Amino acid sequence: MLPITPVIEARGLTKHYGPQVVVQDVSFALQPGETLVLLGPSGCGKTTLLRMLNRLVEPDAGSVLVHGRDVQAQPAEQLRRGIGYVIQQVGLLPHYTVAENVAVVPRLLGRPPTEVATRTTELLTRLHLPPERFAGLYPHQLSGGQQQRVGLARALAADPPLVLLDEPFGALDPITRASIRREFRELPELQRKTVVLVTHDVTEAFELADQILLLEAGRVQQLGAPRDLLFRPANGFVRSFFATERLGLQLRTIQLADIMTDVLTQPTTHRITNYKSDVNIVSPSVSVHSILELLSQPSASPTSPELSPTTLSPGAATEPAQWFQLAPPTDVAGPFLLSYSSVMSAFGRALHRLTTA
Ligand SMILES: Nc1ncnc2c1ncn2[C@@H]1O[C@H](COP(=O)(O)OP(=O)(O)OP(=O)(O)O)[C@@H](O)[C@H]1O
Repeated sequence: MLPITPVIEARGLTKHYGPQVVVQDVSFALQPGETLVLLGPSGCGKTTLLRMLNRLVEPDAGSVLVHGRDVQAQPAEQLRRGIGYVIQQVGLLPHYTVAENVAVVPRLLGRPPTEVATRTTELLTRLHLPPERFAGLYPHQLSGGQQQRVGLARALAADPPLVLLDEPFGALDPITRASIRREFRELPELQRKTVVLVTHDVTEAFELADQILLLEAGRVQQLGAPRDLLFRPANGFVRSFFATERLGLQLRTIQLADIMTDVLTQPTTHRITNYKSDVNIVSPSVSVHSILELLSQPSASPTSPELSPTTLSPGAATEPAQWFQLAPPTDVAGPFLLSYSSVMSAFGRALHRLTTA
């Protein structure tokens, strides 16, 4: 198979401000559709690294290739029109309406007005900003969360294959932040895109990243999949960076596929073949955290034409439990009834396996 040219590749990027090394010899490559999260403590160089990717900051050494082409080979303005970008402070143009803000880049690119209007309407709708209500408003008439969504719509308006996001949910309270992050993750628009995202929020990093690049004082401490950083930390800094949120991250990282064998041997796990009522169809890659969230929804009711709650073991009948079916392709017969305790004890076993491997 021919190797695929990365959508973006950084090679040995280095930046100094005076005597201070802000970014030191950073390299990575991203395939189409991958999300890289730049993570690290305040001042570690995340924003500087991100801004070198679209030439808002010029590196002292190293290079950036977009679709295999050195970014120095084209004018910076032209490069930036082809890359979506959301800055930390959103940066909407105050005298432009929401619709005008979203349309800025497609207009600069000379797209036909009807196409721009259709695209703006489509994006605002998808980002839960009904155009009939929001298109004509000005940025100061919006909440922080609404402004951030407009910023995201603007970055996506010209449908760039590559998007750079600097703390895109930074100005929000934790609850709004979590819900916007969920919408963001599920946006079909973004699933096709290659994304580089800056955050200092580890939960956010674990929810969104295919790869995490953890920086400290401008140096890469580890680059890898979230589960590698969690279960195979490269050094003491990586280990201690995740220490306080370890359990939450483990719940987000360990997937149903990891606990399936353990779950199926639990005494409170039941399987039947001709179940007829509601079943949650889930992917094997769904996290234990998401399964537990589903189990804590009030609708959880283990009913079945052939297996009533009273015929289940006492534990399963009295605690939250729901029927799950794995999305195809799968060789696991189902549906099966999962209870809180069956999931948690299988999670404990998987955790033991992964941490002692
Ligand atoms: N234009 C500049 N001139 C001088 N020093 C700078 C400049 N830009 C950034 N720095 C310094 O470089 C270091 C890294 O800054 P950067 O904004 O990249 O960090 P960060 O990890 O994004 O921080 P935060 O999470 O707080 O936004 C900081 O010490 C900062 O003071």
